[in-house]
Order: sequence, then C-alpha cells, then structure tokens
Amino acid sequence: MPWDLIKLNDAGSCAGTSIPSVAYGTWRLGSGDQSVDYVDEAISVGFSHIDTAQGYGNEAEAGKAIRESGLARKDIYITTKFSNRDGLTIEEAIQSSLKKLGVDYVDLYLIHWPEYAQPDIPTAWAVMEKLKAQGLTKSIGVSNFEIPHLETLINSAKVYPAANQIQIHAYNFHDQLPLIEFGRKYGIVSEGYSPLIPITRMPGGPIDKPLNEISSRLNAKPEQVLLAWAKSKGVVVVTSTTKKERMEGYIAAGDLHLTVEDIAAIDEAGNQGARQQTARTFIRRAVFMCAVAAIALACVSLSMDVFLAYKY
Ligand SMILES: NC(=O)C1=CN([C@@H]2O[C@H](COP(=O)(O)OP(=O)(O)OC[C@H]3O[C@@H](n4cnc5c(N)ncnc54)[C@H](O)[C@@H]3O)[C@@H](O)[C@H]2O)C=CC1
Ligand SMILES: O=CCc1c[nH]c2ccccc12
Repeated sequence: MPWDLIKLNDAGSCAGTSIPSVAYGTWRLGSGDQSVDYVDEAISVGFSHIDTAQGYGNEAEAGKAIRESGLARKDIYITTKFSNRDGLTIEEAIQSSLKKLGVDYVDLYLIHWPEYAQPDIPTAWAVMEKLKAQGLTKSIGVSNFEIPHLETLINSAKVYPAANQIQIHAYNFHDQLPLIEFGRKYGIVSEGYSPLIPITRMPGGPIDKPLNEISSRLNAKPEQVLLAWAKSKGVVVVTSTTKKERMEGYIAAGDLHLTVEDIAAIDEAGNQGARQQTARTFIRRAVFMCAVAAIALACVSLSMDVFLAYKY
C-alpha cells in the first residue's frame, strides 16, 4: 500500500483532517535558497506533508517552496511547531509562523517540547485550543510529550491532541510502545521522527543483518526498509534528506511490502540492540561508581596518613 492518509481524532469535526503518513522534515536544512530547493524537490517527488518548526529557521523557505509548487493550499499538509524562542507567546508565534509560511492556516500546530508549555501544560493547551477554534490551525498536537505530560494535558483538555511527534526507530520502538499505545487510547496519532537512526547514528548493531538481508531480497535500500518498517507500525513517518535520489526512494518505500517475518526480524534485532544498550549503560555506570568509590577511599586513606603523620 502506498503512503496513505491517517485519520485524526478531530476528523469528524468540520475543521478536522487526515494526515499524510509520511512527512518531509526541514530541520537542519538551513535557510536560504538552497533549502527552498530541497523542499521544492521533496514536493516534486511526491511529498505532500512538510514538517517544519519555529526553531528550524526556515519556515519562510518552506512557504516559498510550497508556493512555487503551484499546489492548491488544500493539497499540501503543513505542520509547524511552537518552540518558545524569540520571546514570543504561543499566539504571537503562530502569527509569525503563518506570516513566514505565507498561509492563513497550518494543518497541524505542535508544542515542540513539554518544557515550552508555559506557565504550565493546561494553560498552554487552552491557548492551543483557542488557535484551533480561530481556524489558525486545523489540528493541534504536541511533540516529545511522555505519558505523564499527556495525562496532565488530557485532564484539563477540551480538545485532545491530534498527534504526538516523538522519536521512533527500530532500536527504541520497544521503549516507546507504551507511549504510542497510551496515545492510541485517546485517539492521539504518534508521529515518528528520526526513523533512520539505526543506520545514521547507530550503525553496526544487530539490525544490520536482517536489514541487509531484507534490502537485498527486495532490491531496496536499507533506508527504504526502515521507513517501510516504521510505516507498518501505523505511525506518521517524519524523515528528511537533501538528496533527490533518496527523496524518491523514501516515497517509493511506501510501496515496499515487508512480510510479517521481516517486521518481526527487525523488531527482534531492535530489542536485542536496546538490551545491549541498557547493559552497556549499566556497566558504564557501575565502572563510574567504582571509580568514584576508589577515589573516595584513596582520599580517606590519604587524609588518615596526613592526620597520623601530624599526630605522631
Ligand atoms: N519534534 C522533534 O523534536 C524532532 C522532529 N524532527 C523532524 O523529523 C525530521 C527528520 O529527522 P532526521 O533525524 O533527519 O530523520 P532521519 O532518521 O530520517 O534521518 C535523515 C538523514 O538520514 C540520511 N540518510 C538516509 N539514508 C541514509 C543511509 N543509507 N546512510 C546514511 N545516511 C542516510 C539522510 O540523508 C538524512 O541526512 C526533521 O527534519 C524534523 O522535521 C527531527 C528531530 C526532532
Ligand atoms: O526538532 C528537532 C530538534 C529540535 C528540538 N527542539 C528544537 C528547537 C529548535 C531547533 C531544533 C529543535
């Protein structure tokens, strides 16, 4: 099945929407003409969902590329995020984002981190609800929220978040599953960013073997298999690249068919990698504690020597 749409929990309301299940992210693209070109290319190869943020410094470039695409506003899905930068309130920040993007509404507006929900989550969320009611954004959501943050929010919310954008990849999926399932209970769609971490930041781990086997069998690139794996988890996949060939590969990954066994093999290798990581962290902490204890002992022994030397 190609990259499809996922219904949001506000889909029944007049302003409600569905969200394209793959997004092209603009973090680290920089600003200036080159980033306009990257977003242009992403749209030209088939991305219809652009994920940006106040903090990425390139909303204006994303907006320019969207205009240059010639697509009707309704045919492009724009997510941006409140980053609590530039000293702007949430209301001021969305106005600034809309101006930079050159649109009169965004499709999804997220609080980028729980820490940005000031003075507290219920108060900040009430403002988000107001923005939705005013039509400045079709849907509202959060990012990097954990279960306690969502509980706090839900306890006071009139409108539940439509989405929670969090890091999801094969090495952390097991740890993120309770959060994803908690979201599901309240109709909150999880969006997974940095799905390619197993090859970009953690190469050489247990996933490499099944990934290479599956890629060879399907005549696909490893990054395509990782995106197809993330898609199989029912989350919105938020990815990026500056290379046009890779952009095309990402879109084509929506048609990749992974078997139940392929998905299970990546799941298992991901869990194994996570267990190895936990063991490494434990050993590192134990070594650190031993070193601290040894230094403390040496200090005590030295003080005793000094004390005895003075006394006798
Ligand atoms: N809400 C949040 O706090 C965050 C949101 N994001 C969003 O997610 C988007 C994607 O985040 P990324 O971490 O960039 O995601 P990603 O995991 O998709 O990594 C993308 C990078 O992987 C590279 N890549 C692809 N195939 C590769 C291969 N075979 N070997 C080596 N490198 C390869 C790409 O060229 C690109 O540089 C961001 O642009 C942003 O929109 C990202 C981080 C945090
Ligand atoms: O979203 C990607 C990383 C990130 C998280 N918070 C901020 C704020 C400003 C720029 C990037 C980010």
